[in-house]
Amino acid sequence: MKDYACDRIRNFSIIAHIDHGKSTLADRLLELTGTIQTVSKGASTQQFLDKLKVERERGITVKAQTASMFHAHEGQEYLLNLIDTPGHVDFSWEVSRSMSACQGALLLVDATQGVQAQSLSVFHAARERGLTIIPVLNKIDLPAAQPERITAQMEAIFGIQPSEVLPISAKTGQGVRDVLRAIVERIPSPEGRPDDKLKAFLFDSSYDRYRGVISLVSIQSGILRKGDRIASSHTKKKYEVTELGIMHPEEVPTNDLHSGQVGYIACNMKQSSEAHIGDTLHRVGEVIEPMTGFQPAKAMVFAGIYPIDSNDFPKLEESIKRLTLTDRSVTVQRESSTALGQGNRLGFLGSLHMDVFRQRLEDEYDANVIITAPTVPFKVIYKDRTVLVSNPTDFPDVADSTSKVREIQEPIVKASIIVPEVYVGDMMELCFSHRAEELDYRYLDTSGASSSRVILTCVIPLSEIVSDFFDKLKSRSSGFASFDYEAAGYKRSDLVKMMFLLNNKPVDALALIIHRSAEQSVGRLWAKKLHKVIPRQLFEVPIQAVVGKKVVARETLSAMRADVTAGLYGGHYERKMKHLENQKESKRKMKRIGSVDLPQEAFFDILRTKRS
Ligand SMILES: Nc1nc2c(ncn2[C@@H]2O[C@H](COP(=O)(O)OP(=O)(O)OP(=O)(O)O)[C@@H](O)[C@H]2O)c(=O)[nH]1
Repeated sequence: MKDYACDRIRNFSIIAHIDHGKSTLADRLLELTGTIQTVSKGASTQQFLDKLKVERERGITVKAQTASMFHAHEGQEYLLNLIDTPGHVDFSWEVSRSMSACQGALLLVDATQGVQAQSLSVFHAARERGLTIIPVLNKIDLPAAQPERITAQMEAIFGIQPSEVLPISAKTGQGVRDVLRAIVERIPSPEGRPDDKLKAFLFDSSYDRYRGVISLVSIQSGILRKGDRIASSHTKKKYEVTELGIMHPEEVPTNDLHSGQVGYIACNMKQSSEAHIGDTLHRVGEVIEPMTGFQPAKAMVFAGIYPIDSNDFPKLEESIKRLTLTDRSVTVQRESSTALGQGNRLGFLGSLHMDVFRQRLEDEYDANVIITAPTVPFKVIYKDRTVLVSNPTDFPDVADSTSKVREIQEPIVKASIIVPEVYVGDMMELCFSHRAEELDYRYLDTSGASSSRVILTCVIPLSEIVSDFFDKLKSRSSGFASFDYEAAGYKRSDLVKMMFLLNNKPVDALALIIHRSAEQSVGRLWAKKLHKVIPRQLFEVPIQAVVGKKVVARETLSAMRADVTAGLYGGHYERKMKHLENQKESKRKMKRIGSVDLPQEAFFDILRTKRS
């Protein structure tokens, strides 16, 4: 590794809106540099860097992957370190941490779709970090590609010179060699100080059953060798480096890592919480100034996760624990509910993050889970203190006149939507129906054609966009709208807790925090849903939606006939016994809310239908 001094190293990432072709381009780069063999072409071609099953199914990258490659350019051998970044709004934290190990970024824009919401946000993130940006126009092989028009758009939006834009097809490989050339020629080499004390910046980590925590580091100065005794600036804990190397693209052990290089280390770290993202590792006994770290990712969407069969709780909890080892941004806390029994309350970066996690849980651990309605962290301000509440059960009853609550605030975000002009009306309506304010828009193209695209910005409560906003946005724009948001603080809001009563008993797992203006519509909708999924009981069951003491909606579930075995004719004793046996078994899985028996599956149905 010592042959690769800083001037022969380029650290870069590929940034793009979702589906614009990052993984495909990464694969081509790995192939062209001989890092991986050409994978079979055709429909079954599988991207190398997208590793998780859920990523492949959904076609999104969830966890950033890093790969080093060697590339000869004008008689010199270069070490190119690619840091793959995820492309969804929920993962912007991962985007930012991957960028911190780079000096440059390939900004990939789809030549058929043009600049989209996340193209803008990742561009700004890269610019803020002072990265050199290489604009790349992808998918020029497609008949629908409009290279001139999109290049003009990139010039208008990003101020990029058209002559700098590299037109390519990551699929066919056309133009990709020029990308390699540009990486070497345009991106500055890292500023390493090989003779200084060791400073290794920890930017990612994963967990290996045998070796413990594997950390990805970027060496800012000095040299890291196998056997070195190192310490964490953050935790002050000491370790010995048992293995280190580069990702090529799998782990390839080396003897050392030099200033400017990027690689992995194993050092007997047992707990993944010890690997603090943004930490600076140094040699034991040396005093260094740590690098500026990151703000830890803040969970913004919370939901309770429960097993369908309460007996499965230990298994589910174990699965959740194992999954959170690979996804450190998920926060976990135990909670219990009278309706659903033992469970965990998890915090996610956003709603897609939550969906991805649930799917991974189901895929990898075969776990059937009930997820409660997502909530965001609300601020409840009392006279003498402020409490963050992310569980509806803990939300105070503000409708109560004796309430000591002074004010409730909710998190708001600044949202941007990029959409063809014809959908602007629909998008505005959608935003207004979700309590958007400060709505504004401007044209992105100067052409004035009817297909001109518009960027719409607004300030909108986070709680309004965590459940089905994205789906609505997509369906009401025929899939053309793209969406991104950034946190914009907190705002006072008129929120209330809605409870659902079955036979006058509240069901805690179904509590919701909603805006007062929506209490009628939400109350009615949910009461109807409950009526549909709750099995009839031996007596009449009133279903009520209440806010404070006020009933805002009501449905009545009529009683069923008393004798459940009446339909079975006499004499068939075995059959009758079997039926009773079955009943007993399903009773076991029933939850008793007051006097009402509810199968756990009913919650699954209620909460699932709620999200659609
Ligand atoms: N025709 C054509 N299709 C391409 C090209 N590049 C990528 N694609 C296709 O576009 C789709 C998305 O490509 P990906 O590489 O998965 O996109 P991505 O940006 O990595 O997506 P995320 O990781 O989900 O953000 C895939 O179906 C690719 O086969 C290209 O140059 N031409």
